[in-house]
Amino acid sequence: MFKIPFLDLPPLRAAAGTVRLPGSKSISNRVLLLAGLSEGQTLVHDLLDSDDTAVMLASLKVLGCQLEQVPGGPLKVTGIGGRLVNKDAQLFLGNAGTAMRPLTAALALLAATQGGAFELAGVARMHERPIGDLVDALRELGCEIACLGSEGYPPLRLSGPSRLRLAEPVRVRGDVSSQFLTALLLALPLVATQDVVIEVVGELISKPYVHITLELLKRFGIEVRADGWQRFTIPAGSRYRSPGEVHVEGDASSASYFVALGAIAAAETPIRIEGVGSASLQGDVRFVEAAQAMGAEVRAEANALEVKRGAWPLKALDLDCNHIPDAAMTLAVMALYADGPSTLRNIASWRVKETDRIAAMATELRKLGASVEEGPDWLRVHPLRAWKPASIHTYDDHRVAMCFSLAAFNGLVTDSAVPVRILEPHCVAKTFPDYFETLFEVVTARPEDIPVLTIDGPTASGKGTLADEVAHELGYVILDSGMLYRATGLAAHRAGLDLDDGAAVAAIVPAMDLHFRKGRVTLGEEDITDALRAEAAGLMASQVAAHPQVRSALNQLQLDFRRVPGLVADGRDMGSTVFPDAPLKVFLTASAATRAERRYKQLISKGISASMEGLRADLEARDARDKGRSASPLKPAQDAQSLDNSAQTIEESRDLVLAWWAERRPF
Ligand SMILES: O=C(O)C1=C[C@@H](OP(=O)(O)O)[C@@H](O)[C@H](O)C1
Ligand SMILES: C=C(OP(=O)(O)O)C(=O)O
Repeated sequence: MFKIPFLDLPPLRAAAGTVRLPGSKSISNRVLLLAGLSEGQTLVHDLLDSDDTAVMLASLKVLGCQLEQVPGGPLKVTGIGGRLVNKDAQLFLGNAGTAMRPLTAALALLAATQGGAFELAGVARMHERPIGDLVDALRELGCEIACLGSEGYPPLRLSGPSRLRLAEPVRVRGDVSSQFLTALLLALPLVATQDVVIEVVGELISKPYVHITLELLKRFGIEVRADGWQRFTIPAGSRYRSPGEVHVEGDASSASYFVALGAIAAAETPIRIEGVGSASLQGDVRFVEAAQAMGAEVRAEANALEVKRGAWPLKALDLDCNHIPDAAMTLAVMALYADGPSTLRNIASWRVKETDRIAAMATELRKLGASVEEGPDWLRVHPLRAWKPASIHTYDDHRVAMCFSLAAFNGLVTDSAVPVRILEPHCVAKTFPDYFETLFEVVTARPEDIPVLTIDGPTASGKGTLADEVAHELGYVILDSGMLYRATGLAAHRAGLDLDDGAAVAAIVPAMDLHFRKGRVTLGEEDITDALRAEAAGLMASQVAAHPQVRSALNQLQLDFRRVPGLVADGRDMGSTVFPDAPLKVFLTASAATRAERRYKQLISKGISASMEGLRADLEARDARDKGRSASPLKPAQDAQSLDNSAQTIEESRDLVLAWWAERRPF
């Protein structure tokens, strides 16, 4: 996950490859609750691991369920069998509607029948999301519920015992959120000593989510009798019976971003999306039909989708989106690439979700330059051809962050492509923590569009640490070119080569099986990270780096690090030779005395004895060799910014470099 203040997406041009979707949020949280209320054990496979499921899991634990993660396998949930173990609890439910609403119903009914007191709270926005219709229905049933803030909104206090009135049908409004009906359907089997009837008041929205609820109840042994979408009967004697094992499908709403990606950018080979397909339980797979109407070519398998661009530009759309409320946000960004205005209708519920999504989409689309009209329950988006670089505010709404990533393909409809900045990208943690990493696996950009920031400087100037810090803040890829030279020196040494024989050393570069992963370097099967850090490897690096043949052999390898979303490259000639077009080149120095002291402390802390004078003499000798070599001598690029960090903390240097970087960005 990118836990950073903003993530800049360079102009993207194409997409191809395969993505595996995370588990469905709606299925995960329903299955967890049903397993938690059942007797005995349920093995849950492919559960979503995200903020929304984390709050459900934490609640179940507090309520006495046993949870055991089989390493690399399913989660074992041992339910409470409908008997309260802990009758007094405070639960924090973040911004998860699928936790807040069903847990409210379940705990209100359990408190009524078994006694207890529960407080349910969430993040500030959760306290603005309505729950009054569900509270009203539960009160009508006889539950005791207090709204601790504003009436009709969380936080709530549920208490009991109290006498339930199950003989009369319970009425619930269905036109603000289908989750109120879902909550009652999931929880009422707890108290179904007689037939319990639910009547829906008003037109039920988001119906396919109620379908998911009914299907999962069936798998847990509850056969609800449905009379259209108006009346539901939970038969007397209903009891949750765990099916033993449940497999969670991939998330169909999360699939929408990749379906859209295929429609926009998979011009050659399709994007393959694994985890949902024609056999899905989730209504949001019908997003595919909307994408097809806009021109996408889709091939559906039972559990996978392959999507390619068909019509281009996309075809404008006018659609009632009530059946796909979450995925429909993706259509609003696709509409920018269409051949006319697109209208999304019947989406009033957008206003009471993670944020007011109609207002948010209109505001952010306009920042890109789009012309947008909005009404109480509709949104019209006009195609955009003159794009502006924009900082997209995400309102702590995962879907705003995810769907606006698709705006980075603007270069496919304009000659003046612009980057897109996504603020607070970590909000995707609600349902898809690795969204951006997954996206970056399947998209490509032109190398010249991918920003590079170079940090060159002499040995022990702290460029590696600074580069790490800056790359981390920007979410960029890192190239530690010194490590490439060290690895080459080490590989050549191990192959028994004479390190002064440039041609021989250069010849092994193409076959070097070198990999950089999560801060570790492997050569073939061996992890050589620690060996590379040793002084000996540094000396070998300096020796092989003096050969022009070796430098040019490593050149392509270094250029290959220029990957989405951007690169921070540190070394000695990153700005001057390898990435001459980098918009920011830093030349980092520190006095020889400072550098010798840093190196000394580093070695001593590792228990390696060293002499300060000796280190300083080595550093000066190495500087002289690096400056004096004929191939790419160590010198600042002409347009480099010099930074002497002798008297600076690492944070000070980092912030200064980030400030220089900010000056060069168009946002
Ligand atoms: O029941 C569910 O799992 C959901 C129902 C929908 O909410 P509404 O019924 O409020 O539209 C949907 O937007 C939400 O993300 C998940
Ligand atoms: C509306 C959403 O979430 P919630 O389950 O919190 O309602 C959503 O995921 O788009």
